[in-house]
Amino acid sequence: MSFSSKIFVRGLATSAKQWSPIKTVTIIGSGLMGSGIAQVAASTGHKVTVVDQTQDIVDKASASIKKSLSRVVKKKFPDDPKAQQTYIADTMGHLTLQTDAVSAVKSADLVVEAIVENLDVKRKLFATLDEAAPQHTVFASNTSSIPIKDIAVATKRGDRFGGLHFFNPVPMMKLVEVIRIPETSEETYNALEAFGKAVGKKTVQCKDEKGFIVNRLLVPYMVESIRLAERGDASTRDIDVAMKLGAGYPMGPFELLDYVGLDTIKFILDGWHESDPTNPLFQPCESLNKLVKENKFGMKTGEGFYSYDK
Ligand SMILES: CCCCCCCCCCCCC[C@H](O)CC(=O)SCCNC(=O)CCNC(=O)[C@H](O)C(C)(C)COP(=O)(O)OP(=O)(O)OC[C@H]1O[C@@H](n2cnc3c(N)ncnc32)[C@H](O)[C@@H]1OP(=O)(O)O
Ligand SMILES: NC(=O)c1ccc[n+]([C@@H]2O[C@H](COP(=O)([O-])OP(=O)(O)OC[C@H]3O[C@@H](n4cnc5c(N)ncnc54)[C@H](O)[C@@H]3O)[C@@H](O)[C@H]2O)c1
Repeated sequence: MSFSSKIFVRGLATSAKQWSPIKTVTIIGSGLMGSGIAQVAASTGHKVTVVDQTQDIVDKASASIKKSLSRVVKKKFPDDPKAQQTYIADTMGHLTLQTDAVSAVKSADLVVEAIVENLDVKRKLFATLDEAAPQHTVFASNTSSIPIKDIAVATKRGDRFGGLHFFNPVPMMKLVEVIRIPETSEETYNALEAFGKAVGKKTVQCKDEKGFIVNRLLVPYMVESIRLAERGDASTRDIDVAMKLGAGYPMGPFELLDYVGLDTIKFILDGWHESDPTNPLFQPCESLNKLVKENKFGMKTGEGFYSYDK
């Protein structure tokens, strides 16, 4: 690392070569992932602002974060209710939840986008934030499947843009994939990687290719799982049991699909089908499309491949 990049300057970066550790984070999207990323960032001392579309949605996110924290502290501070409450209060004290994205980025060192898996919506958001955020602010997308470069083109800060792909549920999964595009500066990449580690994750680096690492390998597995069930070779339940007991997975493929969200899964598969229409892996799935058409998105709506107590 060059001498200049070793100089940490508090506040605004004074030149393209210098960067400060990320302290203030804005997360756009407070759903499954945004709320989880907010939780781990706030519980590791970062100042976090979370944004979503309505007050009702952010209120629900706040409740979801508190519920998750109550599960975490039972393991972190067994038989110590005071420490449990202090940890929850400290974490929530680092969190602000609101509905105005523009004001939320005014003092951000990092903006992490975790909104709907739709390229046009992501581009529109980042174009707006690019005008509002300070010059030093780094942008990152938590997208599952969209090339980061295709999102970054909506901004004028390709050198300060990357991908931070967290895994669901964020408080439990130890990995974050850090993705750079050709324009990503060394300082930006280092800041993103340092942030991933600062929130307690193991970071891996990968190119900005379809599915990064994990999802690229999950797709064949999950696609073939659905095809296997659609062919009637085995039931969804038996496929899940088989993969948990036979392959040691914590969840079977259908449990995981419901856990991730069938709406998100469909966004991912449709996007890859559009970009690579002849690839047999990315052909539309009848059972998936039927469930999504019926607004059965899995755990988040109470019904997907399985039914859940809401
Ligand atoms: C044709 C269509 C094909 C599809 C094509 C496209 C596919 C594209 C690729 C897939 C989608 C990609 C999505 C994304 O980009 C990438 C991902 O995120 S993939 C998902 C990765 N995650 C997993 O694989 C999760 C696997 N599951 C687990 O690790 C565990 O099951 C679990 C979720 C950790 C739950 O643990 P369990 O032991 O199983 O069960 P419990 O629920 O009892 O939990 C035990 C214990 O853990 C703590 N805990 C669990 N959840 C939370 C939480 N959310 N917050 C806090 N703490 C939690 C807690 O202490 C629990 O104890 P308890 O509280 O229950 O006493
Ligand atoms: N679900 C997973 O397992 C998972 C894992 C890793 C990455 N991802 C990716 O993370 C992103 C979010 O996925 P999710 O599962 O959290 O989705 P989600 O549907 O749970 O949450 C998305 C949130 O974004 C909000 N939103 C949509 N448009 C917005 C806008 N313009 N401004 C502000 N908020 C907006 C929605 O109101 C919603 O609350 C997607 O890109 C997805 O591919 C998902």
